[in-house]
Amino acid sequence: MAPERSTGNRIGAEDIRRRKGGVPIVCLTAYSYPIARMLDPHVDLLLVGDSVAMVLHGHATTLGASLEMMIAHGQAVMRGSTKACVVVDMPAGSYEASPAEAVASARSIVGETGCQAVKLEGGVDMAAQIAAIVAEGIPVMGHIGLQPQSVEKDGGYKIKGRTQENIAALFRDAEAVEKAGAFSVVIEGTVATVASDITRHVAIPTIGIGASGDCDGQILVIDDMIGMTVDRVPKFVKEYAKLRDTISDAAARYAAEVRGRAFPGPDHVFSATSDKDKA
Ligand SMILES: Nc1nc(=O)c2c([nH]1)NC[C@@H]1CN(c3ccc(C(=O)N[C@@H](CCC(=O)O)C(=O)O)cc3)CN21
Ligand SMILES: CC(C)C(=O)C(=O)O
Ligand SMILES: [Mg+2]
Repeated sequence: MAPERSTGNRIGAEDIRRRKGGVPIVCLTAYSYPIARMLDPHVDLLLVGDSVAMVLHGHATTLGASLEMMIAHGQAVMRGSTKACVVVDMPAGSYEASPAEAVASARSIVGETGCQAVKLEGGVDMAAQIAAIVAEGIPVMGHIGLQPQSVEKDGGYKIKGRTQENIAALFRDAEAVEKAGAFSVVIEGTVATVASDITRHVAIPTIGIGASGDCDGQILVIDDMIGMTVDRVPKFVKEYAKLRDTISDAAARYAAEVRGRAFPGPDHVFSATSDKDKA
């Protein structure tokens, strides 16, 4: 069983499941202790996404994520979170081969981080993996539609739900994930009307990203949401801050003050007499 940390009021996977059709479920990714501290009071769910490989480590795709990387970031986020439901992404190569491999990886993630749930990409093709992990007592979040771990197979990040055949496949995936016992499902990069229809079709909450405002919740990559992403951001992103500019400005002013010997000034050095009075 998952050694779920009993911090009293933490939101669990079953609490998220019960919010189907209610007040939208607020989700963001988080990869670090300070960001978890800042986001935890405001969100229902924090996802330690395998997007960390791209966003923080500079890999070209999420295929650069490893189990060790996910566990290290999961531990950092858990140290900074007391309230949110923390979900950790299962990285590519840690679960697809068999239900036994999926269970071993999920147990490792939950055992080493204390997170509330894991997430994996796939529908009909990964239903056996989801069912096996759930049978171990570990809650699973599904992820259908655009699946970044399939970027090479798909030949890019292609929006889903644009053909009748694909729409039917998306419904089969959503049904399979629900039937396998997932407590919720991310729908990524999917035509809005299709994501809306799937939301009404399944009994578990849908969490949209580049999907529909009708989903039961929304998620964005934190670095995108605060304007920290240095590469092009996807169309579905809204930047609620421009931290790129704030950080560039700070670095430029620091550089100018060091070069001009304006920093450090008297307030930021120690004198023989007054050091113990200073912070
Ligand atoms: N910083 C960041 N934010 C993300 O949300 C994110 C990542 N990275 N990396 C992994 C995936 C990739 N994501 C993406 C990236 C690009 C599009 C995109 O621009 N797609 C084209 C698709 C064209 C089509 O098939 O219609 C588009 O024009 O929207 C979508 C999702 C979302 N994920
Ligand atoms: C954005 C989401 C759903 C994700 O899987 C990630 O950040 O890795
Ligand atoms: Mg992911």
